[in-house]
Amino acid sequence: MDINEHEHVIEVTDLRRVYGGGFEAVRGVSFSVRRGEVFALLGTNGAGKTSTVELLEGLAEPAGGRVRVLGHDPFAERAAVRPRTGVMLQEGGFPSELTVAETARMWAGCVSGARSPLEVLGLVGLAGKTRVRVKQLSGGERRRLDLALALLGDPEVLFLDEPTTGLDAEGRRDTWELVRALRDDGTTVLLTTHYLEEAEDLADRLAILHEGRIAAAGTPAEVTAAQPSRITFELPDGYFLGDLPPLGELGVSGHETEGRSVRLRTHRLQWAATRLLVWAEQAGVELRRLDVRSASLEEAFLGIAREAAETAGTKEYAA
Ligand SMILES: Nc1ncnc2c1ncn2[C@@H]1O[C@H](COP(=O)(O)OP(=O)(O)OP(=O)(O)O)[C@@H](O)[C@H]1O
Repeated sequence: MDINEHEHVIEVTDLRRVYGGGFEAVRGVSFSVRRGEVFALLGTNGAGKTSTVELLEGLAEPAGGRVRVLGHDPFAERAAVRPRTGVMLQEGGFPSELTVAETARMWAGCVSGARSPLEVLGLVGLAGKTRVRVKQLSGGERRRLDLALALLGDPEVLFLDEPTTGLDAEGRRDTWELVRALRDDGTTVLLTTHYLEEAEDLADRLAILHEGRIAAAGTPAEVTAAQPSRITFELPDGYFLGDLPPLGELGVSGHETEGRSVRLRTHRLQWAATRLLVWAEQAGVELRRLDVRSASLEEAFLGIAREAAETAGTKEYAA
């Protein structure tokens, strides 16, 4: 596939979704996805991930804002967009009495220029299950069948809503490999996930949603870089926090202690760790259970969710 990496295949501007009863699930979301990128939408339960993805899939009309997929409005111009996209919903609904092969053949009949059903079943590791009835598949196997069906039309853009939920560790890794191979072939992938490791491993860029708004966005490295790294250790008996060099000099922006355990937060990890170790060496102190680590996406996610909840609490209090 000829890839123009600068082309924005998905463009979302100030998107809003309001459900009956007036609940605003998506409150002004903007982002874009370039051709050949894997973009992950993360967020706590009810953050608005599925509500957003459904608007991109053209399943509903936005209450406000604008969506463009491959240059078209996916709701108003469904006929232009749908054949070029693959969709894996959070819950696929198949007739449970059909076999895996029958399901894939039936689906292929609805897709123009469909790939061979057996080929896509092979891609997702279901080649050995073609004669099994859908109702007999495990939850993870059903997710794989969902993915196979989304791939039948050889889509330019793939929407995957929690593609690895219910998969065991090996199945999850296999799916990641498949998504990477699709990306390398030029497919643009937008996925939602609750697995932060999945987003860290797979996504070129991501956005963290909280209560219908984007709380953070960027590459996984950019999103984690905004969070402080941490150093934890235990001080030996007879030593206290006040015995350490002044925390400001160590570049420490925050700290907690519990008994002998100390946790320091810093945006200057190498600087702080070096000064701390030099002090310990010179003072002849052994820092037990020493652990020095950069922020992970999980910490960033939890930090952002905590911050957003505190801000909401402050607002409620102020109101
Ligand atoms: N049809 C509906 N009518 C009213 N409210 C809805 C409807 N569908 C979703 N919601 C609400 O909109 C909010 C966002 O839901 P959504 O399913 O988009 O979240 P999500 O981020 O995908 O969550 P999860 O991770 O749990 O799948 C939730 O508060 C949900 O209860």
